[in-house]
Amino acid sequence: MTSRPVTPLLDRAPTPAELRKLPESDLPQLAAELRAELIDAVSITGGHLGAGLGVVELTVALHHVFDTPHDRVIWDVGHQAYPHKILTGRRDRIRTLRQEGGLSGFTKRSESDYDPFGAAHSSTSISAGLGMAVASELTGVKRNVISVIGDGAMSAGMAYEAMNNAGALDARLIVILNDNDMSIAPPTGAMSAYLARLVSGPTYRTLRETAKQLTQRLPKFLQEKARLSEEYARGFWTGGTLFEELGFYYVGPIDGHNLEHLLPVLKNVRDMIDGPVLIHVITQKGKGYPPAEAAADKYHGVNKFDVITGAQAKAPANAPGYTKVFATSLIEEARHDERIVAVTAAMPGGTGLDLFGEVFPDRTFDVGIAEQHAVTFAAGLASEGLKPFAAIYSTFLQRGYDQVVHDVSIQNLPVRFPIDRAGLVGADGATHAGSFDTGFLAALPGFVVMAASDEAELRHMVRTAAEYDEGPISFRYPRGEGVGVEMPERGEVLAIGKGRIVRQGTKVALLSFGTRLAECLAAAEELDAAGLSTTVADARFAKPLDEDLIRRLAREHEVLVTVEEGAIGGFASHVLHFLAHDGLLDGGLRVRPLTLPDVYLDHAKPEAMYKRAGLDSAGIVQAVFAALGQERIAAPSRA
Ligand SMILES: Cc1ncc(C[n+]2csc(CCOP(=O)(O)OP(=O)(O)O)c2C)c(N)n1
Ligand SMILES: CC(=O)[C@@H](O)[C@H](O)COP(=O)(O)O
Ligand SMILES: [Mg+2]
Repeated sequence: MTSRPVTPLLDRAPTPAELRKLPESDLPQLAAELRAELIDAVSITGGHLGAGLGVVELTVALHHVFDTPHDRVIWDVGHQAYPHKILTGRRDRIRTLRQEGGLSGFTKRSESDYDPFGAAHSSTSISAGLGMAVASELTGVKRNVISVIGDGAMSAGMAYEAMNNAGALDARLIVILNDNDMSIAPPTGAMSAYLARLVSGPTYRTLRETAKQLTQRLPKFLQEKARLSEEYARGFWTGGTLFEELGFYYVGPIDGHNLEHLLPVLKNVRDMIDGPVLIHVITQKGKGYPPAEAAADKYHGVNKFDVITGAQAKAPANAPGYTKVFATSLIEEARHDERIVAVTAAMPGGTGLDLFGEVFPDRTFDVGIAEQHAVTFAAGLASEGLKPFAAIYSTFLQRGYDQVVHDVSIQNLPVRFPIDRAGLVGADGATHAGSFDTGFLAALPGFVVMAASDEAELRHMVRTAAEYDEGPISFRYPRGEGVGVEMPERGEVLAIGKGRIVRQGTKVALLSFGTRLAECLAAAEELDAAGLSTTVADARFAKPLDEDLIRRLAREHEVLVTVEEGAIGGFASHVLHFLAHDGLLDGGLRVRPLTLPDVYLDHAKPEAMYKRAGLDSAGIVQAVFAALGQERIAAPSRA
């Protein structure tokens, strides 16, 4: 256990108002102390580290130059906002990060006035900032609005929609492009190459550097003239950057770790601009912590770690059990079928497609943070007879839903959707929960929607999806480890629309969709012990439903409970619709649909969240007794 860092300056700056009282000459030391505090805190909590390390100086400069929280600072994604939280009155709680009842791992309006906009899904900051900038003009409440967006987040279409609009509105908006040449993985795409060119043009930089130095040293009334000469210099050497073509005044690239560069530029921009400006800062993800700087992923997401050695408590949980099973199963199927290709939206490690890409580099596509494009790109691949697996987390697939409907489903193109992080994900909280995919996919005509109940079932579903070519098909599985069932060498092809009975009883039927099956089996033991003979079935499909199985369960039992790791409007809704439609509710069958509650659940450990949601074995047992109108009989103590 290392002792807490000694931070005399940071101790004097619990809020930005105090920070702004410090002389600029103190700020490099303050930044060093802030970095030490960040490393120490995250070594205890785990979470996102690399991105925050890269913006320590930028965070100090922003809160020193701008009058926060009156001036708005919006952090894109928000995973880099831990230094921001430490400086904005939350240092005392920073070691509660991502824990039940503790600070969120992203910015959150309800958490602090210094968080003007919630984040976690990327590329929203310019849109939100533009809204605030326009509101400032319309309401006459003058304020600076600063959107800080990373180079990775700049690969998403939404960022361009926002810049396109900002340039047209000529709104007074400051965009800071935090360019560390990293997404979660090394960045992909032409934008990344373009930024690299912008950064590396020596002539351009020297000339611009000179012009900029000139601007900074002149009294204000002369700055405009210098700015024009700088404009000329820039235009002459580059014909304008992409950002200028969109109506932004471009400043940079500047060293995002050098407060002597950051402070004057931010002050100039604060005092000079009257329209949209983009400041291009160059930073290093993982800056100032050698284990992070040396790591391939720059310690993007870490578990608890030893500050001295950087050794993490266990392998970073970004390729949990189900993910590995998916990846190895897909590799197996791709060996048998060369039409199989894989698409990720900037999440190769999280989806396991980095493993697939090692074996099939020419059949793996990382399209950047661009889920909308990923879906329609996959549809294009399928339209020409390939078998695309578009592996996108449940929560991030929400961003490409219209493309799923319009480009895949209506055209009935056989795109395969491996949906990782289905259900509750724990520390990332409500923004990352995979709550809605069953609902929004099973609503689509012709879509095949599956959920794996364990890792063997996942392997079967990968094979089934590989063989199924009649139209779009999805299969969902949770973040984390499997249940340890025996794994088949290769998956079997499942009969589409067929579930399975896992345990036979006579009075109560538990119909599970997904990995709650294990809790259902535990509940069944308890119910049996209380004299309620219980059947457990694994639905496997939310669409098409196994109507014969459901009819049988309804006719042969008094109570039917459905259980799923998803919101209302998913599996249970389809079962209830079928039961009602088939008249199976007319005979007094007692039905209880167990879903996630109709609220956003804050971050905690997944098992605690499922307990709170009533989706653990105790909750299932409770629901059965309630359905029978019986007080729950205290389960006999297990011998
Ligand atoms: C819509 C969406 N897709 C994917 C992600 C997962 N994700 C979180 S951070 C990140 C990389 C962001 O890169 P960048 O903006 O450059 O920030 P950096 O981590 O480099 O500071 C990704 C892909 C996300 N948060 N939102
Ligand atoms: C910030 C972000 O959106 C990603 O880093 C996300 O937290 C990854 O989630 P997993 O850790 O489940 O891969
Ligand atoms: Mg980056």
